[in-house]
Amino acid sequence: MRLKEILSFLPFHERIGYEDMEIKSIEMDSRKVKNGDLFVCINGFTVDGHDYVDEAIQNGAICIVAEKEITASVPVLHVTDTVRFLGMIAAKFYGFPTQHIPLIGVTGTNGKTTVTYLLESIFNHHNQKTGVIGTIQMKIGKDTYPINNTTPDALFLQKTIHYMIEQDVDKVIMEVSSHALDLGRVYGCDFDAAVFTNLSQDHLDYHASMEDYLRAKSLLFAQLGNSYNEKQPKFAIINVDDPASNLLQRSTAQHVVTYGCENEAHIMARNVSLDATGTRFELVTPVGKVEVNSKLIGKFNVYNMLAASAVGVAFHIPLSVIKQAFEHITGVNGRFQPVKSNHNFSVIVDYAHTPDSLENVLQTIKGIAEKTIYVVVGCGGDRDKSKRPLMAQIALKYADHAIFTSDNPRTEDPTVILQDMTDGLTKDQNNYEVITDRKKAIQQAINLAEEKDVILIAGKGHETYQQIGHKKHDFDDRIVALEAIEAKEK
Ligand SMILES: CC(=O)N[C@H]1[C@@H](OP(=O)(O)OP(=O)(O)OC[C@H]2O[C@@H](n3ccc(=O)[nH]c3=O)[C@H](O)[C@@H]2O)O[C@H](CO)[C@@H](O)[C@@H]1O[C@H](C)C(=O)N[C@@H](C)C(=O)N[C@H](CCC(=O)O)C(=O)O
Ligand SMILES: Nc1ncnc2c1ncn2[C@@H]1O[C@H](COP(=O)(O)OP(=O)(O)OP(=O)(O)O)[C@@H](O)[C@H]1O
Ligand SMILES: N[C@H](CCC[C@H](N)C(=O)O)C(=O)O
Ligand SMILES: [Mg+2]
Repeated sequence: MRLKEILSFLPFHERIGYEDMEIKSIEMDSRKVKNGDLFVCINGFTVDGHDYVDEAIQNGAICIVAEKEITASVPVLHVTDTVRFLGMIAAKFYGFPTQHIPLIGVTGTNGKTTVTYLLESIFNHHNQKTGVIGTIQMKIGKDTYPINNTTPDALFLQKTIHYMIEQDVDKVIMEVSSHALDLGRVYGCDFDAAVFTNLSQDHLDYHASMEDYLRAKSLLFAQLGNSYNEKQPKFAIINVDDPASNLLQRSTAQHVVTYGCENEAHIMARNVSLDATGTRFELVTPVGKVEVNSKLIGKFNVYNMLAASAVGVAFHIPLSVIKQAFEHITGVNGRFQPVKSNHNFSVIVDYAHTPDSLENVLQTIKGIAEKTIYVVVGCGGDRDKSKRPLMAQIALKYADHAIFTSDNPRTEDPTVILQDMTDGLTKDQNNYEVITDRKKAIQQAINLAEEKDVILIAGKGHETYQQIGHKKHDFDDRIVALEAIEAKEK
């Protein structure tokens, strides 16, 4: 595409005199640049893309976009904000893909991944092909692709959604993290539905306060825009049982669809019954009612199903299909996932890595456990330090015995993270031990467990690595647990 065409909808850009040049592709990483590409310099947290201009040119860049004063041997287009500019030109270069396909964004502290997979199931049961972008992976139909971030950067998103359209995807469902909203990764995304799950403490390493965190989440609802399309209305889907719902409702000009179990809402669950085999409830909606009998465990999953139902109803999916979709799903990878073998105690692997999710999962286990509850849990390094003591308190409140261990220590000293977790505990709170090595911690829990006990291994869920320093080592809680069970049984 010619540079002038890429820039055609940006009236205030600088004129550089080379607008006729043909741009093969846009890149924001000098290492990916090929002959004929445009390189956009992004000033990151680790390095500054402006320092990689020479490498980009060596690799074939024929034009540079910069927000700092730079000189280069190829034409340079100076803009005030390269992140914003990247979102715009990436959308233009890939033909504004999100204007041509329904896009559903899911935000909130917990439940995003689960809701996206419930939505995938709903649309697939309605014979629609889906694209899913989120924490575990990217999926196009049944094909899976690894990705680095829950919500990738704007360039990746525009390119990927363009590709999804080529692959005949009918609906795109993506998790939208607060980082992504704050860092402009979803600039250029035209959402048709924005879903809010809940808000609780996380990411206070990144956001200055809970207000700032909520403000970031609210951007998704503001980004639904002000224009109305009679044929394709836009929806803000909001959990009214969460105190943050008020501000989020006020952040959008579009239809608000509410859901909840406590407060009056458009989509509600009535007669909820929870046990160790799943959840049953009556799904009440403006278009009718249906009994749902799901294998997903815990009240929080009722909320996740309500959020997904609200989207389904907004997109005119029959309740019978929604019911079928929910009853088909046996679980989401790494979320309340049982480790299966012939042992006489239960082992559950779960991705709870926030105080609220840990509390929800332990509360659920408390409601169904017959005997002793063990929890193996840690906190990630280079992440919100203030959640560490809270998670330790929650572990001890619900479990009979906690084993505090490492999650992904990243560049922090694991013993310091564990110290942060246990520092505030009183002398009476002694139902725990600290085993820094996660493998040994899991082995210890399994060796202690007796018939009918439950072990929760929390924090890493689907992850198949443990990051120590900058290196990712193979590590899968489910495999480690299974090996420990086999060793115990010998
Ligand atoms: C803090 C943060 O969000 N960092 C993200 C950021 O990295 P960064 O700012 O360090 O990037 P950088 O390495 O400084 O590079 C700056 C620029 O120089 C370029 N570069 C770099 C090196 C080089 O040789 N040549 C070159 O051109 C890079 O391509 C980039 O354009 O930009 C990268 C590319 O988009 C992201 O992958 C990276 O996410 C990191 C891995 C991360 O861990 N982020 C977490 C905090 C995050 O975003 N998490 C949320 C989920 C949270 C949740 O809800 O649980 C998520 O959406 O993933
Ligand atoms: N609606 C919910 N409310 C509270 N906790 C939940 C909810 N849904 C799931 N959880 C808990 O949170 C964990 C993470 O769930 P999920 O992966 O669906 O959330 P997420 O928002 O995608 O998380 P992340 O921000 O890490 O991507 C689950 O393993 C479970 O323990
Ligand atoms: N998206 C979250 C995942 C945390 C998972 C947990 N295992 C950890 O490493 O802290 C984050 O990057 O903060
Ligand atoms: Mg997720």
